Amino acid sequence: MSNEKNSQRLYLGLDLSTQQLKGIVIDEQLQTIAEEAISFNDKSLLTHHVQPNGFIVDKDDKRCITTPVFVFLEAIDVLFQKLRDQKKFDLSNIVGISGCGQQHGSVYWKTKTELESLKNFNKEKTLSLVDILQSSFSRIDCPIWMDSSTTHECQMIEKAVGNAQNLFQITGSKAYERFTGSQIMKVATKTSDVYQQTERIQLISNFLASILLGEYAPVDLSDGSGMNLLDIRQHKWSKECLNTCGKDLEKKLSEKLVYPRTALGTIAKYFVERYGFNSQCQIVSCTGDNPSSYYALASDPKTVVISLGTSDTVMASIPASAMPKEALDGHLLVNPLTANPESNLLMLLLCFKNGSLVRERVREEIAAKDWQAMSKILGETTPSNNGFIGYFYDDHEILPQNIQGRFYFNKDGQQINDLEAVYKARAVLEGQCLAKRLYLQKANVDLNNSVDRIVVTGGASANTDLLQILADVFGKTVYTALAPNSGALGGALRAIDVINQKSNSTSSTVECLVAAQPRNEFTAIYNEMLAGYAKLEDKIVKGIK
Ligand SMILES: Nc1ncnc2c1ncn2[C@@H]1O[C@H](COP(=O)(O)OP(=O)(O)O)[C@@H](O)[C@H]1O
Ligand SMILES: O=C(CO)[C@@H](O)[C@H](O)COP(=O)(O)O
Repeated sequence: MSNEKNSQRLYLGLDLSTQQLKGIVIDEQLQTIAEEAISFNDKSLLTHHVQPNGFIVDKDDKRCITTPVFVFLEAIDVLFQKLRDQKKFDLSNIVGISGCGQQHGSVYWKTKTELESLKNFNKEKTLSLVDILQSSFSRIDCPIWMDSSTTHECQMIEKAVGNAQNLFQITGSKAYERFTGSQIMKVATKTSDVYQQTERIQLISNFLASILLGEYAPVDLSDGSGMNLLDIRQHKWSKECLNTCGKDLEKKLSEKLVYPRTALGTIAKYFVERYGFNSQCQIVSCTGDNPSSYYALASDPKTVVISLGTSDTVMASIPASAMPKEALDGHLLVNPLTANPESNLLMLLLCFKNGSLVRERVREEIAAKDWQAMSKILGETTPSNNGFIGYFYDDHEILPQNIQGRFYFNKDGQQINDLEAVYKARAVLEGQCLAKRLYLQKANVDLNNSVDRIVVTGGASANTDLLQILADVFGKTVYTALAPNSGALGGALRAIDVINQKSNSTSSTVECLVAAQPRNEFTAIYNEMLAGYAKLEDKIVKGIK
């Protein structure tokens, strides 16, 4: 290893998302040194793999969706092995780690005894995290954000605070099935023995930080905003919501809440012994994947970030003083850009459940073997698709809430049974882009005056057709980030910022490539199409006859 390599100060960002664990290592000049990803369905790497996409859909109740905690643990070990084996850098040069996790998912600890043994690790070096933490959990299957089985619990939470409106005013969201509060209530009521045995409930993000630290890490305020349990303007737990969801819940969640840029301590000895990390390597609090991406890519509050991952999300900043009185279809979170006790800024999050997996399914249905083949098929139609519109809610959708099924319409607004392959290809992409603009509009985000730029990230941001349609639908230039893995990048940047006590290194990292320019004639067509799209969506929600 050269001297230059030895003196490097490096930062690791992690993203424990729906289908994989990703890691990025950057230096102080924000250059990428190494990247790695471990897919939860990779049979060649993981004993605890899950087919086909890394999560389990319950065979009796398809709304119940979980991932075994051992998948996460094994992926962490394998990712570190892979990063070490790449030999691109020395793991002892990593001075800080932070990361993020898919939002809302929850992990149930029975005891912290084995977790804390990671801190003073002096056992067999061949023991893995799964071996060590085998008996640490009161429940192995972690409910994840795709779960939509808690409609009843959602009604109970809204009722307990009066109504959906009141819940929105406290927590920034109406009750949503995937939000952790209703998930915890379900565990507490349906499996009270499991709930009683549970010492600590964590989000995926503070679970990740806990593993790295070898002790329970507190909940992060931006990610904690996705639980229906937090008062997003007071930056405190809402006692009313906690009491509704479970007995002694504050104790099980930890009283302490932290901002996304909080130094938590040094890395557990397990990682020093096993992978050669530096014992002084700092762990910085982890947050949700969406706030983390927003931290990485929003150079200022006038940036809208669109993430095209398993879910599609849209993020924007809203001053707390402008928080709407009427409950939104969407969520308001503690904004990671300005997260501090005086912060007057919230982050709007719109989450569409039917993102990449639907695009993949449609690709298969139209017999396109890859994205290029789909692009070719798209070339056979033109913007607005001869009037054919599609709504692809293969899974219970979030926006609009809890709708499932496919709905196709012709240019006269009549519902039809199916679409020809050429029209289906365009309908899925146009429909998804129109929905994003529609819901931003519904949340009163003024695209003309409050938005300077749109930055797109996530796996599907590699799809230039999708980027072009987004640019045309929004009538704005759409930028892609140089690092598509912006959740992990946000982690590495927070580590840099905290360790070097910088206010925010974001703006220098964006370094965007201009990806797609809007084409005026098509933007005009989409402006018109949006009204029709909204009307038909309304019809679907009300139940078409
Ligand atoms: N060129 C492409 N066009 C469209 N989608 C793509 C392309 N490349 C990757 N994807 C999609 O990206 C998804 C993964 O995105 P990612 O942001 O890594 O997801 P997550 O963080 O939820 O695990 C895959 O499901 C895949 O469908
Ligand atoms: O539920 C939400 C946001 O509210 C999802 O966006 C999850 O945070 C999962 O993210 P991806 O794995 O799809 O990136």
